[in-house]
Amino acid sequence: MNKHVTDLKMLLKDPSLLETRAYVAGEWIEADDGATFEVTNPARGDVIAQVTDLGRAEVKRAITAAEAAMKLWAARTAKDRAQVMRKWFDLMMENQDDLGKILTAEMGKPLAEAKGEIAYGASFIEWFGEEAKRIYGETIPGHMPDKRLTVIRQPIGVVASITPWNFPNAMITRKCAPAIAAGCGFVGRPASETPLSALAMAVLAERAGIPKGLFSIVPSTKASEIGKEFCENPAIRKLTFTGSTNTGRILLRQAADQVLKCSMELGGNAPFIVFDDADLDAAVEGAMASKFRNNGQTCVCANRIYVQAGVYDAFADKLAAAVEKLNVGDGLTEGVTTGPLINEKAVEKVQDHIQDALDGGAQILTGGQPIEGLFFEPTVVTGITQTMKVATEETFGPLAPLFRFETEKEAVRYANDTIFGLAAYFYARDIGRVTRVQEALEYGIVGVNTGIISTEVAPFGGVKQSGLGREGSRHGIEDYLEMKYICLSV
Ligand SMILES: NC(=O)C1=CN([C@@H]2O[C@H](COP(=O)(O)OP(=O)(O)OC[C@H]3O[C@@H](n4cnc5c(N)ncnc54)[C@H](OP(=O)(O)O)[C@@H]3O)[C@@H](O)[C@H]2O)C=CC1
Ligand SMILES: O=C(O)[C@H](O)CS(=O)(=O)O
Repeated sequence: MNKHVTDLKMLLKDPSLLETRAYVAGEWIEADDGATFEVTNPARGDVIAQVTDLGRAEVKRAITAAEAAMKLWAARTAKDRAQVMRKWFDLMMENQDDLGKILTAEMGKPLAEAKGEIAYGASFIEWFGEEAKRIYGETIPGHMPDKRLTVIRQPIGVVASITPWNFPNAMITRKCAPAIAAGCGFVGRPASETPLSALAMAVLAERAGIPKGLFSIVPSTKASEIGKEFCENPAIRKLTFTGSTNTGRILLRQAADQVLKCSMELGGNAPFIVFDDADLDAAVEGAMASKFRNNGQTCVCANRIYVQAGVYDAFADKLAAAVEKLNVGDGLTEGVTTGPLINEKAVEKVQDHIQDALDGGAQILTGGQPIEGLFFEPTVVTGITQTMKVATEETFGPLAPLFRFETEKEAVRYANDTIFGLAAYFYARDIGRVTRVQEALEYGIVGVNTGIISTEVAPFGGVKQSGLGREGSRHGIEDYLEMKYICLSV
């Protein structure tokens, strides 16, 4: 065990949660070839773990085991499945502190945010454990006297999951919870930057009584290879992915060969509109929450901030003052509000967007500089226009670009001028304007006078090139079920 793993284990009440082996077919295994990969702490740059690096052969075994295990799991009553999931939820919450520390160590977000993600992630297990008991069928009045028609809903099959580094717990539970509640087997590949949270989740799944083989976590640096296994293995009937739109396109093309059912939670480019009748202090609070949560590394972060001319200067000054209160540092340090970015590529993307804006005549109001390592000053830039990169590309970092607009129609036109359509936000108090704008915005999620919209009880997902399907809510389980129409002749 290397020094840093020992260091991290020393922070945990239950060091056994820091697992570095893969969880395959109910066993903790090393790779067939013994391969491992390093996991680093983005705040300190040090290696915190060496994790098993699986190949396609081991993933095939996980898929085969899931196919076998799901037969017995789906045959159990919904109430029985729900009770096991409730136990898993309870264990996640009992271990919230340790799971939060592991998450902060591998991903960088401040501990308070990480613990919040654990609660958010666990809420999907709680929610879908309850929804398992509401997978209802239908009876339909027969079309002929001797026909009795029914519809039943059955688990779709083994589910393959690929998830990103920015929410290393919740993005997995948002997929595995409905899958397991529906009676499916599940094989999840976490992002190579952040496998430890997924493996800790598997430790607790085993303790909760999730049957051996039903749920596997397959860490690997061979993302493309594992993705191909998921798309080519006939036992896989569902692929669920959260990540960039570019990778989503690759997976959709690969999934076509087997006509694989896909859920895609992809990139965003969220507009955040402040009208002149907004409560400006509330709008600043909402912008801070939406823009700087997870250091701007979420797909629903405000990516473009449009401010009506009459309140532009006042809003800009208030926002800059709030941004300057952010405390950038190591997420394991008390009081830190803003951690590092995930990697060097992310830092370069923020710098590129800022430089591009400055080259176009924009001005930095606060921040704008890298600090050290992967840390970056929270930044506000004014004078942004629709021709700049930040208007069309997801920054995924602590940059708040302020655009000025004159009319409501102009704001809606700018906001909708993107290939993405995940989340949008606006602040206004005139009821006519609120009604018109919330209906005109082409997004799957609209926050009105709020900057935070994420909850397990509501359908999360985008339109246009932000994805396919919805996660969470009573709708979220549909993608893990197949509908069967039975026509009985009597
Ligand atoms: N919608 C969202 O919540 C997210 C959006 N993004 C957007 O994507 C941009 C890039 O971030 P990044 O993390 O690189 O996102 P990616 O889409 O590249 O990575 C997301 C996941 O997909 C895996 N992956 C990458 N390429 C393939 C492939 N060809 N086949 C199968 N799996 C693959 C990655 O593996 P590995 O990590 O090992 O490379 C990771 O687990 C961000 O700047 C942001 O704009 C990113 C994350 C989340
Ligand atoms: O992918 C993401 O960024 C998350 O879905 C954002 S949220 O669900 O935590 O809002």
